[in-house]
Amino acid sequence: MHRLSGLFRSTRSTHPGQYFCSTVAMGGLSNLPSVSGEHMLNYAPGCPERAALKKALSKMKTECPEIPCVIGGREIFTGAVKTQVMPSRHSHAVCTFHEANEDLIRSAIENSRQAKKVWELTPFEDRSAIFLKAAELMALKFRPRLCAAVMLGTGKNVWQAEIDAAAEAVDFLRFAPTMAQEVYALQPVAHSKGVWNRQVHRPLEGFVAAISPFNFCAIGVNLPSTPAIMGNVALWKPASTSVLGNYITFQILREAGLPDGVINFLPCSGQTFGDTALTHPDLAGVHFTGSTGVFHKIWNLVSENISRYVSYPRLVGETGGKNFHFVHSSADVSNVVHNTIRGAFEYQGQKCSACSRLYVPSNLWPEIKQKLLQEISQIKMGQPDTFDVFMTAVIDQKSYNNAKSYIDYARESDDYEILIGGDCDDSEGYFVSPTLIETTNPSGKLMREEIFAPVLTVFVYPEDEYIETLELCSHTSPFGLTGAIFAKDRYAVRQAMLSLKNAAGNFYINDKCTGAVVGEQPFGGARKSGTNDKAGSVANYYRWVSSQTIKETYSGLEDWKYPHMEQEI
Ligand SMILES: NC(=O)c1ccc[n+]([C@@H]2O[C@H](COP(=O)([O-])OP(=O)(O)OC[C@H]3O[C@@H](n4cnc5c(N)ncnc54)[C@H](O)[C@@H]3O)[C@@H](O)[C@H]2O)c1
Ligand SMILES: N[C@@H](CCC=O)C(=O)O
Repeated sequence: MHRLSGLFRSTRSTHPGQYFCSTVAMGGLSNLPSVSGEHMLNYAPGCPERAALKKALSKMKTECPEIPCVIGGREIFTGAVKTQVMPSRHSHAVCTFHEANEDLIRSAIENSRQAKKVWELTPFEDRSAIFLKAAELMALKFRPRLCAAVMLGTGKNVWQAEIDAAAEAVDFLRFAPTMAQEVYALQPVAHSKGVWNRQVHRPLEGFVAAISPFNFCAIGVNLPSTPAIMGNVALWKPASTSVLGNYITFQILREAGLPDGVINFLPCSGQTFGDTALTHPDLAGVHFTGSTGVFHKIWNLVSENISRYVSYPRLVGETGGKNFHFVHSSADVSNVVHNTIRGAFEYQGQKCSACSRLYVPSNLWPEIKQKLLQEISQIKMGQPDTFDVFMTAVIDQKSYNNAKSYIDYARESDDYEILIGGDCDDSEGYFVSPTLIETTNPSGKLMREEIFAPVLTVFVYPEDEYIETLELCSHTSPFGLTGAIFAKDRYAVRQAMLSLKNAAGNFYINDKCTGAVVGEQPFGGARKSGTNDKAGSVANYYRWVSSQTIKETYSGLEDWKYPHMEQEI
């Protein structure tokens, strides 16, 4: 059942713990290799990485793999088959996958329980080696295949695929041991004479439910992996529109030596997974990334069932955003325009961090408007495997309908004027053109709600109402994920940092509000954007342990009485 434990069984140990105790005693602490962010490839014409990716794309276009549920290393083809299609060509299936039902989810929980007995005793060095190896496999052997899967399967152009499926996914795995080690290094700072105080950072009791969104393959693999490196077991429920890429990353972890059952892979409907896994007494935590609405459901479900659980489940959720670029009258116009196009329209606006509100002072608007219109008109949309496209299609029909409904609303309302874009066509793929809308109502629907599509709304504020408009920006939407200030004036930058303090968990100065890098900009927001446990940072790893404090004393008590008790004062 267990590849790693198979190795250990040669010791003829009847209980895995007996073996591991002796393994730990053999070891001592090793230094981890120093790590840095994965270098991005540029896919220039004629270079080897471009040729390798093209080959992987061609091969993948002729395939439609059948993806099973995987529990304890066993592949289970349930017969409840769903299809993942190319967003930009919905007649083309990239894979089919078999969905888990309630019984299978329950048996995955039982399997996790067994796997945990061995995994939580596995030395940190071994857990780290698996993650470091997975990072190398992803960066080298599997890079073209994984990039091809997210390009075709989730509609990313080559640059966006490289950012997600190569750099960010590799970084999550490669930095994991270093971050975990920082958690283990958290120890008491004082020891009384003759005493040793220490903290053991235990994995949680039970299993972690990892529920991932469609938009980042890297987030998918990170959600079960972060708890796993801390010695936990996880059930991974991927989004139905990104199963192919997620399954490849799961296979990479297995090839790197992740023991069977540490992560069980369970494509299924959110409702089925929620009702079964999230109400189970052994639920130790939920590691979620997705929409605010779904996270509310999860939170409510857990609180309704709170008396059932062995422990209070950790709820870690990174959710939606209504991210902004705020321009001060001292800003560099060209920098504003280029960053805003990237921030709003890269990956069709489907990053949780995507810019979807723009505040521009009246004195700069004529120039910024003219440049934005000129540049947006040059954006090329098309199929993701043609290397010159900037945008492709949004993920599915639901997302397309949602984006279209906001554009239609803007068309019909006197508060809005569509300056460019607004074209929607779902005949071949779910295409929504890059859309810039001007509003006279800074508190309207398009300034408040997450759209998750290439729709950017701009409000032009009187240039002498900078501070008032910062306050307005801070309180317009319920979210608090990302935001950026563009200004050369340092007092204006400082003012924005103060006024927008709670409006963004990731705040940028003269840079776009997307593109946080693991190890460089820990990611996450508060308010209705999530629990702000900062993906890719030590803070997040700390959520997946339950610390035990140990005090050991080396000299016993010689008497129970306090000093001088016999003497009257
Ligand atoms: N803050 C962040 O770090 C971050 C990062 C990426 C995406 N997001 C957000 O994710 C959303 C887009 O992704 P999505 O469309 O896949 O999100 P989603 O909320 O629709 O789905 C996320 C996951 O939840 C599952 N799910 C749905 N209903 C469920 C239920 N009742 N119980 C349990 N699980 C359920 C889905 O199947 C999927 O796996 C956007 O709102 C975006 O802002 C946030
Ligand atoms: N690291 C990414 C996360 C996007 C979420 O969907 C960014 O910062 O843009």
